[in-house]
Amino acid sequence: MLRLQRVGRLAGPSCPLRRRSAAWRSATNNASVSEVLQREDKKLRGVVFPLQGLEKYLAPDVNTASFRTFSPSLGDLHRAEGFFKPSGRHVIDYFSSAIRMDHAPRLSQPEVCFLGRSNVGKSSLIKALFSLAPDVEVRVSKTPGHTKKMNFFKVGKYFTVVDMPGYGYRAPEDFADMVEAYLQERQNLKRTFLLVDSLVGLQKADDIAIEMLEEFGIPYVLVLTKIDKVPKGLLVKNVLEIQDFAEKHTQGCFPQLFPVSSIEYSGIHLLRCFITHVTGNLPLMNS
Ligand SMILES: Nc1nc2c(ncn2[C@@H]2O[C@H](COP(=O)(O)OP(=O)(O)OP(=O)(O)O)[C@@H](O)[C@H]2O)c(=O)[nH]1
Ligand SMILES: [Mg+2]
Repeated sequence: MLRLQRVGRLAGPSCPLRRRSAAWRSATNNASVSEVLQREDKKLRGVVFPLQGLEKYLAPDVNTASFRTFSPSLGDLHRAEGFFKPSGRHVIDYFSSAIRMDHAPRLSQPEVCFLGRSNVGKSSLIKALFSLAPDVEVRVSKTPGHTKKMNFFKVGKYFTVVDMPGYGYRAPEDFADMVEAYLQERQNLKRTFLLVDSLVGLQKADDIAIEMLEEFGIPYVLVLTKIDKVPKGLLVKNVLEIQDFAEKHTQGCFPQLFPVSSIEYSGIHLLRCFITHVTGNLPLMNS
């Protein structure tokens, strides 16, 4: 009965899938975390904790409590890094691709996926996360709509990372069927990372993605990409606007934003730690 209801809902002209489907189409380099933090330079600390690095640009009355919702210790960051370094039997590698949910590999380990507009920097971010495993091939392109399939990468026996095709400009025809089915049905999906370009902030297509994640009750995290390209004043403005939106209009969104640069590696160490934590592999220590 439930299945029939769902089929009916998906097939009807006013079903959310159809409506959305139309809208979808329309200096630090790769240093280890301790190397970065050992340097007392505040700018370098901002590379590991980019959100905290923005605090000095804010008026004193701005509440920055949510900037530290996830605030791991140096030891936590260190331990997380170990999961992203191949060693002995710990292999990090591309596993398989799928253009339909029923082609997705059956994997029981926890999974995280990266979603966002085409060209927002999903594949680049995964490549940066895997920079300690340079043999892993993650394809990046200047041309929007490059990633056409869901690409699964296994991080040993610990978790899987999924690179999704982008929505919006040059999205694959079957984007909605592929990705919405994945989000609804994937049992081992622990967290969805929704990437937003930090230069332009939330766009209409992102609102649709957020609406969908909220409707499906999927826990997600907003990641602001390409922060190396954005003047600090504009970045602060966009961070505060998006944070305000998330606080007032969302239920399933993690309260802290994750600004990143896949070129300068800002925010990458923190994101590795967050992924390791939300996949149940890293209980946090207090010091
Ligand atoms: N300056 C800068 N450029 C970036 C960053 N991340 C990605 N880019 C560039 O943005 C372009 C798109 O990057 P991709 O990682 O392929 O984007 P994508 O979201 O995977 O795109 P699709 O697969 O087409 O959906 C490439 O030219 C990247 O070099 C970043 O942090 N900083
Ligand atoms: Mg891509």
